[in-house]
Amino acid sequence: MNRPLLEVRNLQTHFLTSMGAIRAVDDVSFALQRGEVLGLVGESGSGKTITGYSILGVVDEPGQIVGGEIVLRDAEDREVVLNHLGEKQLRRLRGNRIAMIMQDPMMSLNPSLRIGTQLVETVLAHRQVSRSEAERRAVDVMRRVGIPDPEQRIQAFPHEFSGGMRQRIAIAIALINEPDLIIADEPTTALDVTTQVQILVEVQKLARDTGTAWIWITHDLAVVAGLAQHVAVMYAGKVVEFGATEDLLDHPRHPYTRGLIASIPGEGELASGRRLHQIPGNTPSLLNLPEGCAFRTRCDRAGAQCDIQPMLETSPAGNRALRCWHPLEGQSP
Ligand SMILES: Nc1ncnc2c1ncn2[C@@H]1O[C@H](COP(=O)(O)OP(=O)(O)OP(=O)(O)O)[C@@H](O)[C@H]1O
Repeated sequence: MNRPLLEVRNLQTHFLTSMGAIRAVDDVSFALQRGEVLGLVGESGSGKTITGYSILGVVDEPGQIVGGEIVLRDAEDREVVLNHLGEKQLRRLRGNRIAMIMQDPMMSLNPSLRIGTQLVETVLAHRQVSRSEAERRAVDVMRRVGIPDPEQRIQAFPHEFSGGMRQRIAIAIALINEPDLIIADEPTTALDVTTQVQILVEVQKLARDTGTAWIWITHDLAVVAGLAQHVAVMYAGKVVEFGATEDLLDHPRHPYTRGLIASIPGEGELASGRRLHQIPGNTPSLLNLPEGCAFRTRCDRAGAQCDIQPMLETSPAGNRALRCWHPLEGQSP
């Protein structure tokens, strides 16, 4: 097997506030192969976005990467450690080898510029091609993300598109330079279900066709079920379970993963309006978290040992990882 495109090793990103350190990302590790989609899943505040920002090098003050390594490899297997690069080098990578799609597409679109101009400028900033070649690429990528009539629509401004179409344009801007990696932060969450499903189907196809790897951030396990090959489940700044999507959904071993799965609406709940299972309790404050497993206060399997922080244990084949003293039955990690 090829060495991974991206390896995040023991990443720690903390916000050093006057109240103390907020450990937003605390010992996060995972790997991603070229062309693969990884779902990064967890409740609000679990550290998913800050993990994405850390990879891109855009964590705001007082946030800081205080430990670990983020390794990116190129096609010739050369490594760069992203968190050792300066801002100038990182800027060269962003929009080129790594791109991000935000939940709100207007964060990546300039409201006063035509869509075509924004796409063309993204190409010209990183590729030495003619303007007419950049325009050809712009029309082509618009078509690939499912925007009808791209030759005409390229002249329009962002406000002339619906929310779903704007999000497709944000995806087009991320894709246009054929990056190695796209980090997508809940890009479909604000859209209606039909548009959400259409975009997820398009992205599945794009991921297959382009060789770009994706990290798809979401609080909703159902979103990644048909999209991602692997899933990393985060809780309170830590990855608590990692595995191949089907295996993880069919055989969750962490009680938190089981809780997330139970809160996915099935057809029965949707039809009857029956209340969904909710994980009892609230997510803990990340400010000066006490020692031990952060989920223990909400966990029906917690015991005395859980006062000590469990390590993330990886299976010998490397395809499953788990951070729990009292996991559910299944193959050992
Ligand atoms: N600018 C900031 N200053 C201080 N703390 C911050 C800042 N940004 C994020 N955090 C902390 O980092 C934690 C993780 O935030 P993050 O945005 O990564 O969560 P998330 O899992 O992406 O949640 P959501 O789904 O709500 O976006 C937050 O709970 C918060 O405590």
